[in-house]
Amino acid sequence: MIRVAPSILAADFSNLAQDIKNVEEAGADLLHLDIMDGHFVPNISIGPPVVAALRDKTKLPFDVHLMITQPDKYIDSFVKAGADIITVHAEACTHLNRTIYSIKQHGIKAAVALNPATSLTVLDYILEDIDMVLLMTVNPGFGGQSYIKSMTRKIRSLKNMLDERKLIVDIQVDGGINTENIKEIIDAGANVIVAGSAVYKSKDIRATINSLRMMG
Ligand SMILES: O=C(CO)[C@@H](O)[C@H](O)COP(=O)(O)O
Repeated sequence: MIRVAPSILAADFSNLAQDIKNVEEAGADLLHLDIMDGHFVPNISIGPPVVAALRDKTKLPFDVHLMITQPDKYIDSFVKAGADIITVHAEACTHLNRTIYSIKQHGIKAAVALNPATSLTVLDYILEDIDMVLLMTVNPGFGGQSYIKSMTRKIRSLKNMLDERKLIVDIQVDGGINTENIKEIIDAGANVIVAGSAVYKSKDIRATINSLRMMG
C-alpha cells in the first residue's frame, strides 16, 4: 500500500491552512511537516506553535520530521502540538534507542531518518523497535533539490534487509521525488512517498498524488 505525504515546505506559508486543505481534498494520506533548526540543517522552518495551530485544520495524520539537534528536548512539545509520527535523525541522536522509546512512550509512531551518506548499518540494532525508516534522497535542508540517484540502491538494500528479517517497517523517502522518478523508487521498495515541489507546484494536485501512488 503506497501512501503519499505532501511536504508543506513547498506550500504557501502565508496560506498554510488552505494549502493543507487542498492536499487533503486531493487525496493525500499524511501531512509531512519539516522542522528545521538552523543547526542540524542550514535552514529554519517552523516549530511546535505552528504545528499546533494547524492541527485542527485537517484530519490528516501529522508526520513530523525533526531535522534538529537534541530532538529529545522537543518530543513532548511536538506530541502536544499534535504529531502522530515523529522522525528523528540517527545523526542527531547520541542515544537513539532512548529517543525512540521516549517517542513511543507517548503512544505515537517513531521513525529514524538517515542522511544520504549515512550507512544502513546504523539501523542494525534499532530496526525491530521502529515503525518507519526515512531515507533522505537529498541532503536535508531545502525543498526543490534533485533526487540522488544512488539512493535507489539504498532503498533496495533496506527493503532486502527488512525482508530477510521478516520485519514490517515502512520505508519513507524524501527529496526530489516526482512523477518521472517515482516508478524506480517504488519498484525499489519505498511505500511512503514525501513530495513537496512535485505536489505543490503541480497544476493538478489530485492527478499528481495519484501518479505518485502509481495509480495515475
Ligand atoms: O525534508 C525535506 C528537505 O529537507 C523535504 O521534505 C523536502 O521539503 C522535499 O521537497 P521536494 O524535494 O519534494 O521539493
